[in-house]
Amino acid sequence: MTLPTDEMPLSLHSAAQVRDLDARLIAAGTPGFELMQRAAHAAWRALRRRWPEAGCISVLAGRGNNAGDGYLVAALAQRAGWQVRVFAVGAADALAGDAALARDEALAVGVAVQPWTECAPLEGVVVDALLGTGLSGSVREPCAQAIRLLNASGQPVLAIDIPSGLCADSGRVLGVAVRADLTVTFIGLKLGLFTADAPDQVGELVFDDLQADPDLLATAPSQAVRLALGNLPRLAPRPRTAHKGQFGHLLVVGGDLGFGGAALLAAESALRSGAGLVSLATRMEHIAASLARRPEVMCAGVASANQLLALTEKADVLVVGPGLGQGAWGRALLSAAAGCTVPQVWDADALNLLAVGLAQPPSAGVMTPHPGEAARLLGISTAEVQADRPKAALALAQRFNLCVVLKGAGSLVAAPNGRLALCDHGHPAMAGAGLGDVLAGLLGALLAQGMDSFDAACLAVWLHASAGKTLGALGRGIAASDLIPTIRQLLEEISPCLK
Ligand SMILES: NC(=O)C1=CN([C@@H]2O[C@H](COP(=O)(O)OP(=O)(O)OC[C@H]3O[C@@H](n4cnc5c(N)ncnc54)[C@H](O)[C@@H]3O)[C@@H](O)[C@H]2O)[C@@H](O)CC1
Ligand SMILES: [K+]
Repeated sequence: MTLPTDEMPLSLHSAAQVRDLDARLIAAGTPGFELMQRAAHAAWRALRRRWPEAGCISVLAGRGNNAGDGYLVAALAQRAGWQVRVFAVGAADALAGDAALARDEALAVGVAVQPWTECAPLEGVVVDALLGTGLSGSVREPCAQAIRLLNASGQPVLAIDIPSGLCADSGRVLGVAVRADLTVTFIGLKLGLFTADAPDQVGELVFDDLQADPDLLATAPSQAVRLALGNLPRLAPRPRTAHKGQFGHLLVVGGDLGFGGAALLAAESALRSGAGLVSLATRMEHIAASLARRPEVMCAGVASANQLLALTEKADVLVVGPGLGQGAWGRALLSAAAGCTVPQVWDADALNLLAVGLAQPPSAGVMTPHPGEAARLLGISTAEVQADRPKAALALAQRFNLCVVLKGAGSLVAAPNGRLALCDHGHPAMAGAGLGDVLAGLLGALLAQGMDSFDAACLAVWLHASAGKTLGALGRGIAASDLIPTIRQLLEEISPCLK
């Protein structure tokens, strides 16, 4: 059954887990070649739906079962009267097992199969059947050159199972990868289809379960869960007798000279996401402007750790870091905050100071690094973080014993116990200043209303990304504060204040 995006499974698997699932389906009685035929039918359906008038396909086939799927798509297109050519990349005589059977079927119905050369004419829709979940290491020649020429060709591309060259586990391009317009993926969603480089490679994503036994799919081990309306944590409705003391007192700590807006954005976001009381501990110089913008926020000028500690005594949740800076003022406040036992959200310079050992991590809560901050915290490069985002997020969660939101396309939420969630919403228009401050405030507000760290992080990331997606549709230039009313609206839609 081919499923639309919002009904796709919520489990995300590694390549090894999907291979294991294939093996279990075969062991349960469905021959591998039958699965390959179902995969080809699903790909062919998706191809005709997207390009009904194309009338012509070129298949780039590798040497494994991914190529087998491609040969069977070629056979289906040939039977439908389309113009079809298969280019075999690498030694075609290396095909074995089901893939060789698939090639024989294509030849039997008259498909033209020829060795790939750099002059091979790519016409019509190009079907990428070079590499699937069997990819290991950086793409080697001649596949790499075929991929480069395909990407330069400007032809529409359907990728079978996963764009060739994309790592199914991490979403990283391994040297070079196909940029697909449509990817049809089978049996289990691979985590690597959603994070790191994947959003620029996958195009439209279609899932087909190859008619696998739903119980088998439901019980298959997975790597992570995809956040969607169906599994989002929710806030409970409020009793009609509610009072502000029931929804937490949140204190934002940040806003050094020149960065006052960051802390104010976090405070405003927390206020609009339902925190009972919101306080702001910032530079005295920012108080007048902050009060003018948001009289609902209790603004206090703090000059020392002791002044901050007096405020933290009344707080149920801290949001530490927006605009904090890395100077003496920020360091003093961070050290004071670190010793507080209430749940905390640490962002921005709180994380940079933690990375250089100038603070101890809080005892509970969530940290929200972007890849650069995550790299500093782990003592590795940003490229290494992006090379395996799930691993980096889990490593941070374990090292600091906190929940972690690793930001960037395909944001991940990791818990110290190994739980991992992924948000596949968002929009490139979200790449701008202040959006992280809004996320930190929102997250703090959900903690203040009683959610646990992992649930609050999951819901906050989903709301933030979904609001960004909505506003991004209007174009570039999202101001971070634009996001706040949309987040409020979305939160009400999924967790109404009244029953
Ligand atoms: N029964 C099954 O296992 C099914 C598998 N299916 C398809 O089979 C695919 C997996 O098939 P395979 O496990 O045979 O693997 P693939 O077809 O993904 O790739 C294996 C081939 O790629 C080559 N290769 C590996 N790393 C390379 C690199 N870095 N550079 C260049 N070449 C490289 C290997 O030498 C081998 O020839 C799935 O992605 C899916 O498309 C589907 O047909 C559904 C059923
Ligand atoms: K492929």
